[in-house]
Amino acid sequence: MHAAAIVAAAGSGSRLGAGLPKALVPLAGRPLVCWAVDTLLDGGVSEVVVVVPAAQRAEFEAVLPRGVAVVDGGASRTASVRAGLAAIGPAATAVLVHDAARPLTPAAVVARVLAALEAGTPAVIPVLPVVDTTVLVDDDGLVTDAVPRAPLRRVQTPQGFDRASLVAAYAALDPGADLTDDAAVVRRAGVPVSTVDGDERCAKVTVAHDLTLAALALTVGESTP
Ligand SMILES: Nc1ccn([C@@H]2O[C@H](COP(=O)(O)OP(=O)(O)OP(=O)(O)O)[C@@H](O)[C@H]2O)c(=O)n1
Ligand SMILES: C[C@](O)(CO)[C@H](O)COP(=O)(O)O
Repeated sequence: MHAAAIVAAAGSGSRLGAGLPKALVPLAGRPLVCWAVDTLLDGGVSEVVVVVPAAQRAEFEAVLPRGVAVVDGGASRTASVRAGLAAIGPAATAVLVHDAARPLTPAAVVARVLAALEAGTPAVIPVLPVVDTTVLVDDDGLVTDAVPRAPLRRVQTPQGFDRASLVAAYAALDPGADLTDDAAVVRRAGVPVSTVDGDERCAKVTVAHDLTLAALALTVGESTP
């Protein structure tokens, strides 16, 4: 199996509010996007396409390793992944889609996703259980119901796909559609999505505290095997 990866790095990071694209924000001196690319290569991916904000393409090219393809992203994550998909070379039979915003993802998670694809799964995502009590609230903030949490899962990346299934699902998707992840894109096309164990270290950097936690994890020597 030849696996390519798309790194979605074209977001602005408005909730982080760092004043530069989130994927360029440094963690221990290295941009988040570089951590994400390294994890994918360490986990067994052979080819990486990084999707970046068009206006900052030069800044990304300056920090990314040679051999990594760089393409301009779109206004939504879905549009950015679509652009990345179009830039993957002909050899790839499987595609992983990963957030640049998950810098400390262990290579073992990448390997679990690749192993599921190797075993013939058309689509696979890493997930974790929900650990908090989960409720529904109305427009006034009043709790209307508690949601049984046993079947709930938090969805992480990298998400893995049989290339033909992912390409067909994106081709069938409305050009303006904006779904929260790629598993939703293939499910809409009728592709079953399997799960493997995620990892707390795959946590997404969304707000400033997440960056603090990631830096702290490195300081105390948490590795990412
Ligand atoms: N138009 C977009 C929007 C998001 N992403 C990427 O999708 C991943 C997950 O998105 P999120 O964490 O929501 O990033 P942002 O959209 O940058 O964050 P915010 O919503 O706070 O602006 C990120 O790696 C981000 O760079 C992308 O490639 N293209
Ligand atoms: C793709 C993702 O990281 C899976 O959890 C997530 O859906 C991205 O969501 P966001 O709304 O772009 O933060």
